[in-house]
Amino acid sequence: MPASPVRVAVTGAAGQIGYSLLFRIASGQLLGPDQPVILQLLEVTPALGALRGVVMELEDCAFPLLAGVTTSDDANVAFGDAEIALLVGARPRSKGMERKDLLEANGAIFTVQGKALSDNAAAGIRVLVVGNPANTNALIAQQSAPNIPAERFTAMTRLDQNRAKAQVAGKVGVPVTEVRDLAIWGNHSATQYPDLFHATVGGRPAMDVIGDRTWMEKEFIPTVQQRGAAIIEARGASSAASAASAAIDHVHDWVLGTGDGGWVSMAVPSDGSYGVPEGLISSFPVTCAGGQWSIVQGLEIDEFSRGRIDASAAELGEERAAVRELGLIG
Ligand SMILES: NC(=O)C1=CN([C@@H]2O[C@H](COP(=O)(O)OP(=O)(O)OC[C@H]3O[C@@H](n4cnc5c(N)ncnc54)[C@H](O)[C@@H]3O)[C@@H](O)[C@H]2O)C=CC1
Ligand SMILES: O=C([O-])CC(=O)C(=O)O
Repeated sequence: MPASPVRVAVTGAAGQIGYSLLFRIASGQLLGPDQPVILQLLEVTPALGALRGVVMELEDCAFPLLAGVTTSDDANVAFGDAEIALLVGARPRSKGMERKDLLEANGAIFTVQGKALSDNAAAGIRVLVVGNPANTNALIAQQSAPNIPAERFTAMTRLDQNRAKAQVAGKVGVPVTEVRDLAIWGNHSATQYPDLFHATVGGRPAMDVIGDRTWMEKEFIPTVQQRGAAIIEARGASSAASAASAAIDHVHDWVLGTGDGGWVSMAVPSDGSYGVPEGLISSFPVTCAGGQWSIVQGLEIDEFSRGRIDASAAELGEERAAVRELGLIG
């Protein structure tokens, strides 16, 4: 018997990321080739016309797994009985803006959506926040959702991980599949720390294979940290297809498990692991099984990594204080 469809809510569905994401969800890349889905799409009222066009295109793909599509400008409707929510809708950063500038502009969206999820989503709801500043938006939504377990709110740093893997693979001339256990720590921002000290390339310590600490410090880390800005500079718009791809990877692995694929990076509520203050939604290396994530424990953190992880956690702490001051969280 075919599985019953899973309701997947997507906000900002008529936006750039939405335009890549929806087709991949509907084709089975999010939840696997045997799992039908119903897409529940949320947009602001003025974008509903454009969203109608996207829905027409979804219909025209005749995806066998797409069991239905609904659209709404009301979060209470869009999140009804949803088991997965991808919170993409937010104002993107434009040239010269830092993510902090977006806190106020986008924060208010996530109080409303957190409450709507809490009131309307299915008991098993899992939430990925993509809209920036993603970590702190996830915190705001979580704090506005008293009926949802805190650990169901996550934010996306998988794009950073994928970018970092691609940089390493390119540097040493191996396929990306050879690069494993590459963790992103902290905030999805310019303070994030892509950590090569625990990564492996072809089963060997990545730093031994790369053999160039200066490259790691002076090229690799800044390139990954600034990749979003570099794409905005080059494209005149922020990353969209790669962000959608990373969102698929994040939810796929969370729901279906990381198996023997090694660690992945997810921003999850800190339990104080590695000295990251409890409650901050910070990126860690995690593994997933049975629909649950767990932070990889017992890693040795040297002084270099310590400083980087602390700096990004400090930025997250400042963002939390700022949204508290704005009254967006208690
Ligand atoms: N975490 C990550 O790695 C990444 C995050 N992003 C972020 O993702 C977000 C979306 O990016 P794009 O799709 O390129 O932007 P976009 O501007 O093309 O689309 C955003 C859509 O969200 C909609 N929207 C705005 N407020 C909404 C609300 N309250 N409810 C529902 N929909 C709403 C807009 O109407 C628009 O259609 C931005 O915040 C961007 O910075 C982008 C790339 C990577
Ligand atoms: O940098 C931005 O504003 C968009 C983004 O989050 C990314 O590409 O990583």
